[in-house]
Amino acid sequence: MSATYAPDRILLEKAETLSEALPYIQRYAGKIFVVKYGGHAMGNPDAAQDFAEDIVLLKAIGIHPVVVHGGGPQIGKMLKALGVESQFIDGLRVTDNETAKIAEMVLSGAINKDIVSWIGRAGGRAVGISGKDAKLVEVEKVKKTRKNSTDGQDENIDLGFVGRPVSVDRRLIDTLTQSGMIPVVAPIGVGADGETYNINADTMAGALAAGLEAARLFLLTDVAGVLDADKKLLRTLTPSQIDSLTKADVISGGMIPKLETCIESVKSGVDAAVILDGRVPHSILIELFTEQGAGTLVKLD
Ligand SMILES: Nc1ncnc2c1ncn2[C@@H]1O[C@H](COP(=O)(O)OP(=O)(O)O)[C@@H](O)[C@H]1O
Ligand SMILES: CC(=O)N[C@@H](CCC(=O)OP(=O)(O)O)C(=O)O
Repeated sequence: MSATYAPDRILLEKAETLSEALPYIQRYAGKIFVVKYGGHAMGNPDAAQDFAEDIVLLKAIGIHPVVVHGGGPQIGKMLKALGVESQFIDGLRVTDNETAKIAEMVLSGAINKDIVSWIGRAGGRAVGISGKDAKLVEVEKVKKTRKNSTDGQDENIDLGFVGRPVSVDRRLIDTLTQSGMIPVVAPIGVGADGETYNINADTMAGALAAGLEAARLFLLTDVAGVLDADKKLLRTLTPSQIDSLTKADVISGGMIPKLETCIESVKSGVDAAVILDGRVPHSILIELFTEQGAGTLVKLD
């Protein structure tokens, strides 16, 4: 009598997890995913290596990940060390000439190359670029106004070299992704005047997701997702729900530009935009390949 092979429970669960992922793998093959890795999320080296492994896994199963990174806290630290004052208006760093140079140095020089190394260590081939390379992202200067407290008139606020993406030339990204490379993009752009502009990294990721007709936009941050007034994770949100939660002050600070980016990208054709916890190991894989998902999914009303 021949013995029947009985795999142990853990092996069986692993096989079932892989099998559960099959329809998702088939659905996403050949699609572009833009993944934004925030400066707060990159603090933990183990989580950073897990993040890099997830990106390499996506590439290995035929998805084309494009990484956009932040680095706000790291820029802040460098400015402080150099004795340069810095302030934010509506979540955007006021960026004079000197600040723009330091931001570019920290983003393109240090952080970008760290991420390229992590992906390399995980077995992938990453290429570090910024929006300046091959004129990937052209910007115009952000214009902001606010009401003058004495006469109530609108007055202009000058944020300096802060850019708003106005066009994406996808040829460099397509060349890299089609040759098996993983682009890692720093949120720096070029103006029509040839000047260097600092771009909020969420905004940069949203502009790339729209310009590259991405299937998914993932914004990795340092919270579980969007939380309600009782600090419970909200699994899905629509633009009208976001509007009422913002008016009620439940959504505030850095979460506002993040959600605006999600709304704009789903309106412009990205299938889904998700806010994920970058501190949780493999949050990208949990979101993509399991039915319960992770984080907060933004979809149209
Ligand atoms: N309703 C909310 N749910 C979760 N986080 C929120 C909410 N409202 C405001 N936030 C804040 O938004 C922050 C994330 O934005 P930000 O600090 O800009 O992240 P990152 O550096 O990753 O881009 C959270 O750490 C949290 O303090
Ligand atoms: C114009 C502007 O504010 N640019 C941001 C760019 C980095 C960023 O957005 O990084 P996080 O995603 O880690 O916050 C800054 O200078 O901090």
